[in-house]
Amino acid sequence: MTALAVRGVRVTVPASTANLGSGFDALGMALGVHDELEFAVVDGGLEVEVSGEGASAVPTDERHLVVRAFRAACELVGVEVPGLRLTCRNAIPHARGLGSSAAAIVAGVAAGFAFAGRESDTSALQLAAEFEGHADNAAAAMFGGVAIAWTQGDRFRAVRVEPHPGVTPVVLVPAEESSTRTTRGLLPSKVPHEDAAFAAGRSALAVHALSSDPSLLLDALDDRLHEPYREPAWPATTRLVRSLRAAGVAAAVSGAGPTVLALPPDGVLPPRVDTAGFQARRVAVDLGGVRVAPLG
Ligand SMILES: Nc1ncnc2c1ncn2[C@@H]1O[C@H](COP(=O)(O)OP(=O)(O)OP(=O)(O)O)[C@@H](O)[C@H]1O
Ligand SMILES: N[C@@H](CCO)C(=O)O
Repeated sequence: MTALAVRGVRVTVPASTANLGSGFDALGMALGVHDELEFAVVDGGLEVEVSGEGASAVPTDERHLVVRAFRAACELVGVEVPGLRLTCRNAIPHARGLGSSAAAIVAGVAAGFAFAGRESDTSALQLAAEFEGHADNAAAAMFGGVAIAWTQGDRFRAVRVEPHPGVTPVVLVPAEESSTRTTRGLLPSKVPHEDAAFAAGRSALAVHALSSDPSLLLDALDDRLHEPYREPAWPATTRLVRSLRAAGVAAAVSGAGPTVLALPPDGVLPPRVDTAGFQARRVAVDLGGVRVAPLG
């Protein structure tokens, strides 16, 4: 067993938007909306306090996602925590396509690593991605900026790409939720080769557009790989993506939806696009990813 490096940590973890069009399970970008969590070692037991998003819905016992990820991380790095007091102040909306589950997992993993005196690294990403099932959101939440994620056998890998300052996101968040697990169930096991080729070109272009030339974002965010199949789950989201794109605004479904991600120049949407039913919010790109500080 490793000795505890600290007795408590404060963790700040960003939301993220995944896929960015055709980069299904491969591209993510961290966003400037953050959950704040405190992990304090206590003599025994588990105490979980949650405020903000999801407070009335998430369990406050061993089933809590942050607790599960934290415990798995502690086991991996070899630290034993006798008891835990966890405080979560959540700002990331749940089940809206803004990476709330990845943020919760990354926060738990980062805290577990910090208790062993370690920073989040490739083994932390591996654990977080195993929990989430894919690494696009998790890599973005862990390392900030734009993430390119891929798998090598059963290993999850990712690199961080610096976003261009002209990438200015607006998220359009509807009131209703949509579960990622449910809409992954709508995806086919095979797609036409033509659509795969379309996705390869678009997702490669997305990396260039996000890092070097935002004027190419409209083409880059076009998708045939997941959005058409998931449309029955969120028809209003699909309509809004189409209206924005018809008005020349780069837009895609954020993650598994139902939030819409728009990347208009200067973060300003044309007033003629009807966004009724969605709360539009301009957000920064988070550049640093998860942050961990000792509890004072
Ligand atoms: N901060 C959190 N604390 C505890 N559980 C959470 C937290 N955030 C998310 N969850 C759990 O994860 C579920 C949402 O996960 P889901 O993968 O469906 O959506 P998402 O992560 O918000 O969106 P997406 O994966 O499309 O970006 C919530 O309903 C809740 O059960
Ligand atoms: N790539 C994932 C992101 C949401 O978790 C999906 O679209 O299902």
